[in-house]
Amino acid sequence: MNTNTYKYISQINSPQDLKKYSENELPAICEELRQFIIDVVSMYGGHLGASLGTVELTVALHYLFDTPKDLIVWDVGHQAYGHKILTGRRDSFHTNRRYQGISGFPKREESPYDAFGTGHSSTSISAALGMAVANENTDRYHIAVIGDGAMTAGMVYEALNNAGAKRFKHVNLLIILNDNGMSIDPNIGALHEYLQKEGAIQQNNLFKALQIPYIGKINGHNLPVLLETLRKTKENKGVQLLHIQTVKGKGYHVAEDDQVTWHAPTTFNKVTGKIRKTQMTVPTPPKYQDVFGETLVELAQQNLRIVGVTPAMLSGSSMRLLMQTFPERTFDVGIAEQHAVTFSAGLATQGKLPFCNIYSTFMQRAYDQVIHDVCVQKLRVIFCLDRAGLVGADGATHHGVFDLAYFRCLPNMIVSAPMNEIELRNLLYTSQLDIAALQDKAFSIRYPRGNGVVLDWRVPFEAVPIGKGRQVVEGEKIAILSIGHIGNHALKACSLLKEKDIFPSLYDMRFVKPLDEALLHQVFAKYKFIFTIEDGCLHGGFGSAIAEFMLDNQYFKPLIRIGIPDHFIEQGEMQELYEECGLTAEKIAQRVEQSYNLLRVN
Ligand SMILES: Cc1ncc(C[n+]2csc(CCOP(=O)(O)OP(=O)(O)O)c2C)c(N)n1
Ligand SMILES: CC(=O)[C@@H](O)[C@H](O)COP(=O)(O)O
Ligand SMILES: [Mg+2]
Repeated sequence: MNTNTYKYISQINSPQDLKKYSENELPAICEELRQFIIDVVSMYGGHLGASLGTVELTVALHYLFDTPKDLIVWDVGHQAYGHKILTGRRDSFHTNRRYQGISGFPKREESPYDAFGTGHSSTSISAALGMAVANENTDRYHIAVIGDGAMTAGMVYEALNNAGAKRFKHVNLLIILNDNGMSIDPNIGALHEYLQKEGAIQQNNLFKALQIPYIGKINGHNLPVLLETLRKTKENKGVQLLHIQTVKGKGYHVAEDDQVTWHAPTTFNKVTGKIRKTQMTVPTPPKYQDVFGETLVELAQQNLRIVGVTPAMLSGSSMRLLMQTFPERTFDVGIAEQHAVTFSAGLATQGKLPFCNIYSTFMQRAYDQVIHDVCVQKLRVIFCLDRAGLVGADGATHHGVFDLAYFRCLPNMIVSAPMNEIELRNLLYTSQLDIAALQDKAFSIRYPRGNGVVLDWRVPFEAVPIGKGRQVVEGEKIAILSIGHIGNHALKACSLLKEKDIFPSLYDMRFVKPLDEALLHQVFAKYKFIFTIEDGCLHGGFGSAIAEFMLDNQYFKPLIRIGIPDHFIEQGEMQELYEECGLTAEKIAQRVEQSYNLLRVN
């Protein structure tokens, strides 16, 4: 990317370079930084709105503080593009979120300026407080930049409770509350309502009540005011909170006007502000999210016990459709996964049927709530685990690859994954049926980000027998057992192998818990070689479940498990990541062919 047209940005390779400019030149630098972010994101996509909203803050912080000696923790980290560009990553910024490029979030191993790795929200105050306590007897500053959306999570209040205690009075921690009134969707809840009311904040200040000095609210785009206020906070030291008001998408009118769409656009024409849509020459199957959203509305129309719960992912999960149809039965609880689960549990105790939709990666946060508040108490909560499997550009923090492992070990939990949209629809339908197999059980349904494989998916509902798999391809010698959407790669692998006169059977197991043991007995009795395919972690997931079955039943067959290896997979196009993990149809076919050749030799 040629940066020569950028008079200032092209000369700034570190915050030390930024400090060479006079304060009068900072607005021009902000303007360039904003244009540079728009330029690059328009070509490659990314988290635009939040990063445009923090341009002035980013410049002010790096201008006044001595980074990386002073530590900045960016909550979520999706607003840190300006920070990346000013801290030596201008020339690699075009690789943002791309395979083998820089991460879309701060990452410790990427730069000494990235004091803490983020991606999941609401960790910044805890992390920065830890740093500040560790550096108590030094002159270092510690800054947590946190959005109003991230402020809705419980962890924030655990951190504030700790930070406000007298014991930490002399610890150097500046919390900057970046309030733009938005989460991904408009922010909701009592805290949001409170933050909107200037008078209430001044008279009855929540942070002061927790013994944390409060400064604000100030205009976070007014550089002189921002600089002056930050200078004062430097003098005050101690734990303090600065409340700034900003606009998500600031400086790019389309992004300001439609903040939800521009939270994380794909590529767009920066002049017209038109987001590029891939022109399809053939009809495309729907996204799993659309199938989920539409089906939930359909089911809710028939079953009045159904309610929907989402922790701040109303648009991403398509629960927006339920909200539009049944607002009184839909609950966006803010970024609050733990609460979402226990709130659902509470609803279930009173006879409601909560469909609690949480991205697989964010469900990690609510694990104890799933065990203690749902499974131990034998409550019927339907967990819809969206973004299960690899997610692409968001990378290591966001891949949903652990859920099969972390859910299948729980008593009173049914673990399922549809291979296509019709299966998703039928599993959603089945999960709310009043049948004995579902009594006292939570039901999880995992499905990936993006498109499925079936065009005509609006078919009449059919109940799925609990714990029953199905044969998809009939073959010989080799059996491939798959779970979920990734089974389509195995299906394609079977077609590729056919051309080589290799005919494996393919089974879509549909459930990891309960396992279809009757089917597995048949499989282990019949085939010489067994493969398992999953887009979840290899340790403890679906393949492990099959290995346990094999051992418990004393079958001694070669078993090859294909899935996500035991390291964190970074960002990239899905195809690139599948390649890396050996999960493309071609790679699966190669592995099966190798085994087949072994069989021939022996
Ligand atoms: C634990 C967790 N839940 C959900 C998300 C998804 N998410 C990413 S950004 C975001 C909105 C954050 O709002 P805010 O902190 O106010 O930042 P803004 O985008 O407004 O700048 C959400 C819900 C996440 N990253 N982490
Ligand atoms: C930063 C963050 O956590 C979200 O913005 C996330 O990137 C959304 O992912 P989807 O685009 O898959 O909804
Ligand atoms: Mg916000």
